[in-house]
Amino acid sequence: MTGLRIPDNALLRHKLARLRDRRTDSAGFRRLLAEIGAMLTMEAMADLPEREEAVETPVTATRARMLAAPEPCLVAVLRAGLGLLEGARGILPEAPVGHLGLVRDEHTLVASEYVVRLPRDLAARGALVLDPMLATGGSAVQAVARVKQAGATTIRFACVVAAPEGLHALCAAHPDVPVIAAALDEKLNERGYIVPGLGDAGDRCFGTE
Ligand SMILES: O=P(O)(O)OC[C@H]1O[C@H](OP(=O)(O)OP(=O)(O)O)[C@H](O)[C@@H]1O
Ligand SMILES: O=c1cc[nH]c(=O)[nH]1
Ligand SMILES: [Mg+2]
Repeated sequence: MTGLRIPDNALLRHKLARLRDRRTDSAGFRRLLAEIGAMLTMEAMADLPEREEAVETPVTATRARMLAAPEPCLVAVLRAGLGLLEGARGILPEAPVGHLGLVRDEHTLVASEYVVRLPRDLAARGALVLDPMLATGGSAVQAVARVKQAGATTIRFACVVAAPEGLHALCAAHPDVPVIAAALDEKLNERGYIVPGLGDAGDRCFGTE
C-alpha cells in the first residue's frame, strides 16, 4: 500500500487541535505527541502480514490471527520524532529502536545528519520512521534513504502534519513508502514552516523556543 493515509478518527483530530494550539505548554505538547504517536502507529501497523495459529483460551480451543513476522523497528528522527516514539513504543514494546539525528538549516532548509544509530535487523523487520513534521520533505527523504541503505525494504513513514510539498517530495523519492499522517495541511510559508501547522515541533517538545 502506498500514498497518504489519514485515519478518520475524531479523537485523533481532537488531540491534533490541542497540539496545534499555541497555548499548549511543553509538558502538554509532549503528552499529546506521545498519544498521537500511539494512534498513528496503530494505523501504520494495520496491514502487517498475519498468520493463523491454534490458541487455547480458558474456555475452548480456537484459531487466532497473529503477526507473521517480528515487530518492525522504530526509527525516530531527532529531535521531534522522540515525542512520537514514546507512544509508538507502548504499541510495539518489542521493536528495536533506531535514532537518526537530522537538523534543518533555517536559511537553506537543507537537513544535515549528526547522528545515526540504527538496529541491525532492519532487513528482517522493516521499519516505521517517525517524525511529526513533513515540511519540504528534505529530512524525510534523507531519513528513509538512510534506513534503506541500512537494509530495510519494508518502510512506513508516520508524521503528524504533512505539507503538500513534503508529501510530494517523499512520494516522488520513495514511492514504495506509505505515509500515515494525522493531517494534510495547506502549504509552507516563506520560512519553510507548515501552515497552519503547529510551529517548531522540536522546540515545543523540549522547551527550547
Ligand atoms: O521536511 P523538512 O523541511 O526537512 O522539515 C522537517 C524537519 O524539521 C524538523 O526538525 P528540525 O530540523 O527543526 O530539528 P529538531 O527536531 O531538532 O528541532 C522536523 O522535526 C523535521 O525533521
Ligand atoms: O512547521 C515546521 C516545519 C519544519 N519543522 C517544524 O518543526 N515545523
Ligand atoms: Mg526544530
